[in-house]
Amino acid sequence: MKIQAARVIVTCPGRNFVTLKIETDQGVYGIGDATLNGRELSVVSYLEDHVIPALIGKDPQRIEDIWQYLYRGAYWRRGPVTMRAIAAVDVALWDIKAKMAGMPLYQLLGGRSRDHVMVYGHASGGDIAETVDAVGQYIDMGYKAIRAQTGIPGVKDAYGVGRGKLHYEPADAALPSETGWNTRKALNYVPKLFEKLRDTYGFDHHLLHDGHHRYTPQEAANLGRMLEPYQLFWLEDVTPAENQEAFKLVRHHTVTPLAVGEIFNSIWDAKDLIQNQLIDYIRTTVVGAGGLTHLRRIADFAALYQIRTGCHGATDLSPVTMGAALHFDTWVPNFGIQEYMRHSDETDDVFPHDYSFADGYLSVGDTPGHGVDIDEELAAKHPYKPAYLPVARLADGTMWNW
Ligand SMILES: O=C(O)[C@@H](O)[C@@H](O)[C@H](O)[C@H](O)CO
Ligand SMILES: [Mg+2]
Repeated sequence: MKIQAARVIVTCPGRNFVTLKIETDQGVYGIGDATLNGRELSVVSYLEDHVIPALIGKDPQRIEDIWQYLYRGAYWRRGPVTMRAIAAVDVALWDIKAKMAGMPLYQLLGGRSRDHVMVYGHASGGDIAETVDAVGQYIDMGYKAIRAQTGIPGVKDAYGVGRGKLHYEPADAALPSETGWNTRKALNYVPKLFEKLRDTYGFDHHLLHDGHHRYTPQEAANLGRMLEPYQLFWLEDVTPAENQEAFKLVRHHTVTPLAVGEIFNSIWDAKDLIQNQLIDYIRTTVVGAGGLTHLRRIADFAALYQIRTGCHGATDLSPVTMGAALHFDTWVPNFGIQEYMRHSDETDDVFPHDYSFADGYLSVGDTPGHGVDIDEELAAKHPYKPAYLPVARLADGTMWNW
């Protein structure tokens, strides 16, 4: 069996997606996601100029060998661009293998570990009152777990406040929008949100919050402590994680569970956090870290330390990543939760898929492969549109972490 052709499809049904399609000499094809929000075309070039020429003629059944070839063979290891390109190839090859076997992908990974996958949705509002209402709407839709983010009075466009009801889409302009940040105001306001949420809805639902890399380790520890009475499912990205040791201080001072990893691209970004048990959930997902082949190594390593998975699932990860992640979630023994930011109808039309939501859970279907396809004709009607993530500045103009 041979890879006969491979091509990259760029489409913007409301937001940009980069998709790799690999075709074999046996008529079976596979699809992989290669989207890197705000830097999409760099992965297109990596695939078209450097990866696809080396794939033609290779045996698509040799998933592991091709992974090693692309990882070791580049010499320049890791990084978001390289690892997303590898992920796209890897997921397309798993798709092909599962289609050839006539099985849904989770069967090849080891079969079902659960009936369905608990997801969390994104509730947000301009202030506490609006956010409390938004959480109520998610509860009414059946969600068991809800992330709550609020606008902060006096802070311009604080992180995580959606523009639509169900969609939160931060990549909003052809050049980065400028937003504001104020840690003092956030530390004063965010705990009040969770106090109000628990007063209003009780303690039956899981609540989550994303710090989006804004706090120093000491401030993060303080926030974690203040949130303890409200029993969060997790506090995410509460401080930047380039320095994995930074989490020691946070961990030492709070029992609020910690999640991190959506911007990690290999096990090396998480190794110290995992083996020192500094986190509770690892957020890395399929497209972020070299595909299923690498992600399951991270998950197995995390399992040794009772750390569970919580795959990133924002709208910048295409339905192809969502489909592959759901097969992974259906199998992985140390599953924690799956993020589920709903795609727009336009996006769902371009990527027909067989996963579905009911009562707070997502379930995969039994279509052979990962169950997500791309309608190329429709995709061609939505040309690429430059869109960047915002940047953030403090009140005095200092650049901060968005
Ligand atoms: O937890 C999350 O989903 C976020 O942190 C994302 O919204 C993140 O900002 C985007 O994926 C960036 O592309
Ligand atoms: Mg996040």
